[in-house]
Formats: sequence, structure tokens, C-alpha cells
Amino acid sequence: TYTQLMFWGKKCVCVYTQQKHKRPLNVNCEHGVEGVPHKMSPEEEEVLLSEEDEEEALSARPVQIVVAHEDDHAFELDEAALERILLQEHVRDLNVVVVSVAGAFRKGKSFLLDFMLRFMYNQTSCSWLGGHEEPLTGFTWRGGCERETTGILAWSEVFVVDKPDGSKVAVLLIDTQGAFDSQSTIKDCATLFALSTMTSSVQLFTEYGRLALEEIYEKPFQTLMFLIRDWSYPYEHSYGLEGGKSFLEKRLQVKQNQHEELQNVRKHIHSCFSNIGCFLLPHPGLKVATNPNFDGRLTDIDDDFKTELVNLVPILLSPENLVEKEIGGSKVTCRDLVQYFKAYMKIYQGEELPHPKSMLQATAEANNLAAVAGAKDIYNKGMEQVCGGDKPYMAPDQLECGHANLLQVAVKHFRSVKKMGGEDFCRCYQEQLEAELDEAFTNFIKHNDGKNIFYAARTPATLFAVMFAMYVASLVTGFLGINTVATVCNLIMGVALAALCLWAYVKYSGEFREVGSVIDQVAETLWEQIFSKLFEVARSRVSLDSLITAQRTRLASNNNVKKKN
Ligand SMILES: Nc1nc2c(ncn2[C@@H]2O[C@H](COP(=O)(O)OP(=O)(O)OP(=O)(O)O)[C@@H](O)[C@H]2O)c(=O)[nH]1
Ligand SMILES: [Mg+2]
Repeated sequence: TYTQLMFWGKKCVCVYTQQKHKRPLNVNCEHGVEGVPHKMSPEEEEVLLSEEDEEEALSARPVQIVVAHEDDHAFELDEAALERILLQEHVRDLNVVVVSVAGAFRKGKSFLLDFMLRFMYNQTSCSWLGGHEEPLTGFTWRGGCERETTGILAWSEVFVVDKPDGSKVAVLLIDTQGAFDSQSTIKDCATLFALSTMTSSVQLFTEYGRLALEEIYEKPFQTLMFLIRDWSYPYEHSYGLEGGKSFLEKRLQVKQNQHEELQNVRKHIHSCFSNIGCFLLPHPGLKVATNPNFDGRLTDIDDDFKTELVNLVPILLSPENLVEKEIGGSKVTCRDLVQYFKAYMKIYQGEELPHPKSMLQATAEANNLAAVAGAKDIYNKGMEQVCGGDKPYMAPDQLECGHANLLQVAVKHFRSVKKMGGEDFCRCYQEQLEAELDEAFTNFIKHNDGKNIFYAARTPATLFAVMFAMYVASLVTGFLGINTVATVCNLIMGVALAALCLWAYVKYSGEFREVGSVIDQVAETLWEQIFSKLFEVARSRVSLDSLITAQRTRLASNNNVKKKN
């Protein structure tokens, strides 16, 4: 599932109405309570610091994957951090479930994610909500009216969950910078919404969804869950999923007298998501909202809120409800997700608000790149089996045969993956794949050659052979009295000897490597021009002999048959 949660409160709606072009669904709810500024004493800060240190030491923690640069409103993907999380051996090939929370700032997104973390860590226990006096930790949250989360963070531990159908999926939890704070521009908000959730900036998003639909005829996004907090009308729509459903149905109704823009949003949203839900969550109580010393412990939270939280989190995260993320109708693995992140990030580097079309192109590009990466992986794994580091040297023609087979398998895999962008677009990536595999093959050849002891001994052997040939030639020519030729031969022998000594020194010391490689190159040329040709002649003679013998035996057996007849 690419599950999105969106937060709406009264305050957020006010901000929306001021930005009339970015106006999303007209979801309203009142009593949006803003947290109270929490001024920390130096001692508290110290405690916090030491807690931070402790957290650093623990392996599981929030990791910044998209960094927001305040001065120039730019976002930067920390590729290394993202890869460290998603390319871990045990998850990289699993289909991924991305649960991300986006919405207005200061609405308790990080706070909610921390309860999700508790669920992920204690799924099997019915008391996953935690101890009554236990402070809430995980993604950093706090009270106050200043924003806390910036950029995008992911939980460093990707959870591996067994689904009831026996498959394993990887669950990634993502926290995003809140939108509509006083420092962010509209582009910042749109970028973050689109990046982390690809849903929350409704206009950009629904437009993108429509374009994507033209091409693949399937709903491009999976689950969108509106989470409405501090719901205070349970007598009209009850708390939870049922009440949320009836409320949302009312809000998503298309009416004749509505502005066209509002009508479009409502029409598109249904065609974009396979599953739209809404959950009405009660107010967590005044201690949560106004007490600066509130640390997330359950005793300070209202019972109604806790009851609904226990209903909400499993709806999103229990194994039977986890649906893998799909793009263009095919499931996305953790490895693929890295490509999508990179591709989407690229289009947000420009000055302008990204055009929906470019987002579609980026998806198509990432689709193809992910398929290329998958195919390359199949090829590399296969070649490792054929001629990996622990395998002995193999004959070049056998190696070539292995390469040709695996190339075919890899290309077949690439073609079988469902991709966007059309045939011509895919062909470019197929060509890229083939070129990359050819390059990989050259490396495999070198690696294989390195294992051939004679290959390593080629340079000294060639030099020895030159010396020997020159020695014999100088003896013969000296004997015949052609002294000039004998001297030249002696000279060449001397040069070959000096080259041999120099080569041995370079190999031993690792110094003057350029000189070493020149000697290697000269020796290789000599080898290829003279010695390998000699070998070939010898080999062809051998095969000629064997051909003749085979012919003779065939003739003999023919004669025997004739005799018998
Ligand atoms: N009124 C209300 N407050 C809540 C709710 N959930 C959490 N809070 C409080 O909201 C405050 C902000 O929580 P955060 O999780 O840091 O909020 P955020 O949305 O991540 O904020 P940014 O990272 O700044 O965007 C905290 O004091 C929470 O105790 C809720 O359902 N209703
Ligand atoms: Mg936050």
C-alpha cells in the first residue's frame, strides 16, 4: 500500500482557503487545537541530548532521506542514506509497503507515527499501545507552535512482515515536513507532498493521476486515508472508519452548482485511488494539547482517543491489510523504490512547480530504470554462479556462452516487467541494459583471465621466449659470421632482460605501474601477433589430425557395415 494519511484540522482549512489555487477537498472540522510553546530548561535540553546520543547508538532511528535547505528552498535526496535503508540484503528484493503521513504542520503526524512504530514492534501483543507511563519515542515530536520535522525522514528499520497468503513484504514508515508553515513556499509544500506521498497536493496529484491513467488504465495509487483529528461531532458522524466513510461520501459528492475546479478534484480522486477512506479521531485531551510537560505517556491521553487509535493503526498496518505499492500496475520492491525516489527528486530540482507531465515521465523513467536494475541483478547473480570469485578459470568460449544465455534471460525479464512510457521509450532502456551487460561481461572476462595462471605469466613468458629466440639467433648468426645481426640480437636480448627485471620490480613493489603496464602491453602485442598465432597453427594441426583420424574411423566402420551386408 502506498498508504497516505492526511491531516485536516480547522486551522489547516483556513490556510487552504487563502491559497485558492491549491485548494483541495473541502473537508472541514472544527476545534483544531494548536500545541502550546514548550520552552525547555537547560537541564531538559541536556537530558534530551543524552537521549539523542543514546538513540544514535541504537540502530533503529529516524533517518533524514530528503534534506530541506532553508536558504534557497531546495531539497536534496540523501541517496546514500536511502540506499542504506532500502538496499539492505534482507529487504531489497521484497515488495514494499510505504506508509507515509503528510499534512499540515503541527498536527501530530510524528506523534501518530510513533504509535505506528509501537504497533510494528509489538504486533503480536494485544497491549501494543505500550505501558501507561512510557514516554513516546521514535520520530521526533513535540508541542509548541513552531514546526519540528523538516524534509522527509524514514525509519531506519524496514519491517519484514509475513502476510496471510505466505508472502513477505517490507514495510517502510515515512514522516514528512508539515505543510503551510510560515517558512515554506507553495512549491516546497507541493514538492514534499508529491515526493513523500504523491497524493497530498491534490491539484498536482490528481492531474498526474489522470495522465497516468491514460496510459495504463489502472488506478495509479492505492490507498488514501484522510485522518481527521479532534473530531467533535460524533453525534453526526461517529468516530472511526464508519463515521469517516459517511462523512467523506458527503464531502466528495459532486454537485451541479459547485465550482468546476472542485468538481474536477472530486471526480479525479476516485479514478486515482483504488481505495479511499476516512477516519474520525477524537480529541486526545487537554493534557496532550496544552501541557508543555506532556511526554506522550498513555495516562495523559483520553480514553476515547486511545480506543480509536487501537482501531486505526491495525487498519493501516496489520498483515492482512498491507497491500504492496504498485506503479503502473506492477509491484515495487525496495530496490525499485530507490529509483523512483531518485527520478522524482530530479524533477523537483528546477525553479518551477513540476508539471504533471514531467512527473509522469519521471515515473516512466523510474519504471524502466527499476526494470534495468532488476535485470542487471539477475545477470550478475547468474554470472556469479558461472564464473564468480570462488569458481576456477573457465574457457573463454564457455564463458561467452554463459553470458549469451544470461543476457537473454535478463532482457526477457526486462521485457516482461510492466512499464510505462511506450515501446520506443522502453527500447532505449533495453539498449542501455544491453550495453551495461556487455560492459559487465568485459569485466567478467578480465576477472576470469586473472584466474588463468598462464595469463599472469604471459609477460615474463613472452620476454623469456624473446630472450631465448634472440640468444639462438645471435649464436647462429655469430657462427655464420653475420656479426652485425648477432650484435642486434644480443642487444634485443639485453633489452628483454632489462624489461623483465624492471617488470619483476614493478610487480613486487607496486611502484612505476605505468612502466609495468607499458611492458605488459608490448608483451601482449608480441604474444598476440606471434605466439598465439603459433599456438593456433599448432591447434589447427591437432584438430586436422583428429579430423583425419575421425574420418578414418568412419570409413573403417562403413567398410565393416558393407562387409557385414
Ligand atoms: N489537538 C491534538 N493535538 C495532537 C494530536 N496528536 C498529537 N497532538 C499534539 O500535537 C503536537 C505536535 O505533534 P507532532 O507530532 O510534533 O506534530 P507534527 O505534525 O509532526 O508537526 P511538524 O513536524 O512540525 O509538522 C504535540 O504536542 C502532540 O502532543 C491530536 O490528535 N490532536
Ligand atoms: Mg513532525
